[in-house]
Amino acid sequence: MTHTSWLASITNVLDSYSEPAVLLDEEYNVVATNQHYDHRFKQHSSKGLRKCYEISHGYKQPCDMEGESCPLRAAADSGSTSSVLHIHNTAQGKEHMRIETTPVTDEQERCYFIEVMKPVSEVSAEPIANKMIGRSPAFNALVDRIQRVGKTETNVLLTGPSGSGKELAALALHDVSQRTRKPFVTVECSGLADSLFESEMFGHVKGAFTGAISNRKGLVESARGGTLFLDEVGDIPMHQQVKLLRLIETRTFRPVGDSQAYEADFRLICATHKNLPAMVEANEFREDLYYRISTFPIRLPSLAARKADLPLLVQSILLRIDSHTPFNLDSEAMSLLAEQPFKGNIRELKNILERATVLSDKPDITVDIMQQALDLSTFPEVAENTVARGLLGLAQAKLSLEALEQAYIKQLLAHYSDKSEVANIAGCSLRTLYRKLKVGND
Ligand SMILES: Nc1ncnc2c1ncn2[C@@H]1O[C@H](COP(=O)(O)OP(=O)(O)OP(=O)(O)O)[C@@H](O)[C@H]1O
Repeated sequence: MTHTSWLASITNVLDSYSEPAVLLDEEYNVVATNQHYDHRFKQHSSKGLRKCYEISHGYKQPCDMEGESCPLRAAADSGSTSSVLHIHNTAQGKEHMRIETTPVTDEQERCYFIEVMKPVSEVSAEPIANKMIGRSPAFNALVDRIQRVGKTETNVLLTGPSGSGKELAALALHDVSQRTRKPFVTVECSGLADSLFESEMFGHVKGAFTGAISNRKGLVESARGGTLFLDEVGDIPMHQQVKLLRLIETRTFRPVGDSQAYEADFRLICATHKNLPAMVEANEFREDLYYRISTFPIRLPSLAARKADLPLLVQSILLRIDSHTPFNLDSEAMSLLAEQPFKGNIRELKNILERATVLSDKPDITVDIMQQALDLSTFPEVAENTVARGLLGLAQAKLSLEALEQAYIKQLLAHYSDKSEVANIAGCSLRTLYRKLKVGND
């Protein structure tokens, strides 16, 4: 076989893929492409770039020298297929791609690589979509896990702080799975009344109890063929946990009042912001249930651990608030926002931005507006942060506590005309307020 006919046969292989695919040599040069690749990377290849890392990332050197894993290097080292998740610059913007790189040899035993790029549509690296957004390494590691385990039937336990995106991650797991066209059923475990647990979960037959006027399907049946998502699973009371355990172990359930058991068919995803191992230690959560539901645990990163995603998330949230005339943070407002600890994570970020858009008369949100939006925060940490910043100036002015109290009362009076309201905010009676004012004026 000549090299030309070998290349022709490899090009046929590339054309058989329904995703972008290329042939690379050991020097990272793109040697052959299929039409999906040409379409997705047309802007870049039209600039005459040849190296895969230049085209996909705009790098001047291979990915592993830029702090990322290089699938070509890994495939060369192991001699077998290597798979990684990367963000590529494509004609559509930045896109998450699952890269699968397989070594092949030509007629003279020289090494080449077939690289197939599968776009990951469940998440987005651009602010447009109403899905999980991010580009940071912590986010990409999360997407990689979701991609890998999503395709299986393995039970997944999503942990991580409140507002970090556990429910969105559960939806992404469902979207990746074979069950994507079937129902995704969420069970809010914290909202399930104790007495209704069984009938909500497993359904009931007519006459099973007072008020059961007809047969009713439970959530397990509603999830048939799809995904059952138990949100806040740590809130299920101990005596109900055994019923859940039985369902997971036997894969059968019996509606209340029914003598027959039915086969269940769902993929289980659970989520909690609680520390389940600690609850197991404290005898508040069954150990056997914990091991059943946590076959594959995924910890969602806090927003603080993925601060690099902040500008992208801000853009995306502001676009969702108003897509016609999107709001925009000026650089000072963005810097102030970036200083926040975000204990409430992305949910808190959304609230702050929503408040800022309500307070702003113009599409450009200034640092003053951002400060006001932060001052209205219901998260104590943010309020403390704001107070701490204000106190710093006062400390530098070396104010006594008494002078500080007087200054604070005067500020309150300047902002609120109603003295009863001022007393309320200051946490004292109206009489005490008048007394303090008198002392200040003496
Ligand atoms: N990666 C993300 N990109 C864009 N929006 C996100 C992302 N992750 C979370 N959000 C948004 O943040 C909010 C909180 O997310 P979600 O409800 O999934 O968090 P949670 O971890 O389940 O919270 P809780 O523990 O309080 O139930 C939602 O409005 C969600 O749309």
